[in-house]
Amino acid sequence: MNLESSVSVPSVQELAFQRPEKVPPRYIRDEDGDDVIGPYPSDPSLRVPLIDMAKLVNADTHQLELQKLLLACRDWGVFQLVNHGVSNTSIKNMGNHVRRFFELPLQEKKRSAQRPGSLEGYGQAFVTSEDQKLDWNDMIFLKCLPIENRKLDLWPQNPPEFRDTLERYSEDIREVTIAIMKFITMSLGLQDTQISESFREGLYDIRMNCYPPCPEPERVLGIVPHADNSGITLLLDFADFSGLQFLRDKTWLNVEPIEGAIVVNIGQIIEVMSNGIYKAPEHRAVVNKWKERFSIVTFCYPSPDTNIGPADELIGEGKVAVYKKLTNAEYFSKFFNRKLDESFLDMLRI
Ligand SMILES: O=C(O)CCC(=O)C(=O)O
Ligand SMILES: [Fe+2]
Repeated sequence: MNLESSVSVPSVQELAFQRPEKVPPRYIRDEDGDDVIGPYPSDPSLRVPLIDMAKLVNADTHQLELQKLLLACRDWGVFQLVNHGVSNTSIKNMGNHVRRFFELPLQEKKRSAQRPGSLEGYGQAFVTSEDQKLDWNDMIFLKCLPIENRKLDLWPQNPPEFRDTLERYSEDIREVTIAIMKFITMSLGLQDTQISESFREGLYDIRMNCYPPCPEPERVLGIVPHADNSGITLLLDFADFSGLQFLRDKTWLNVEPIEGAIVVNIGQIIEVMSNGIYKAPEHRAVVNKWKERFSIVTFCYPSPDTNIGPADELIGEGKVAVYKKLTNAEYFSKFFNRKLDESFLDMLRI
């Protein structure tokens, strides 16, 4: 069994409905953790940077904003993007329909349940053994673009508007991704638009997360620390409290949800393509004692005919390649066949 499939696990929402006083042992992670600074430090150097797409586009403000983008990608690997062009309606509709999906009875949600051998559908990702610790999270994961990748039999038909909304949203996200990737590669000094253009025929996989309230929130994790294996990841956060945290200097820092903003983080593919100049940051989700939280996460990948290695302009003339160059197929085969406790990027390092 490799990491493309998951063993089936109980629904956390169902567990939470029973209002237990204690969390079952399979979810408890009482390890000594790293420090947390919370909730939102007043020191701006401890807050995820804000990038304004309108300022990147405007000739008068472009240079300054591009410099901010460079620092955000280099020092944080994550930023909050505003004025990105995805309408408030598209964002609100997604939030409402995802909430309504998770509010359906379990049997109805299970019509979209993951099938053996695939991560797609309703369930949990990356559970490979019966004794593995579990995340305090239910999710539905759907491949949205290109259209041929859709497994419509797993797409919820309830609420009735779910499919149309997801379809439109995935197209909106593709536009933002191409636009922001253009500026990300520009900030690396790349003249070539090959990388950003490769996201036009790219893959867009969407994971919708539900984090139910938890009686012992400090003893569980909503999502265990990880770096994303995407090109970049675009996340919508529908809570009015923090859940998403990024690791900086051994300290977890909260992302403050900003209504309508998109949290953009660098994934491992762009870490490799930028030859390690931009880093795919470690992040995790924590949960709340009283409130549930929803997030919608799009993993954006360059087109499947793109080789994955440092951009040619970033190596040579004294600049040493840090990562190997692999074909797309080799890259993903290595990713899905690795051991879960192995650092994937270490395997790609020269
Ligand atoms: O829901 C969140 O805030 C984090 C989700 C995440 O990191 C992921 O799905 O990869
Ligand atoms: Fe993630």
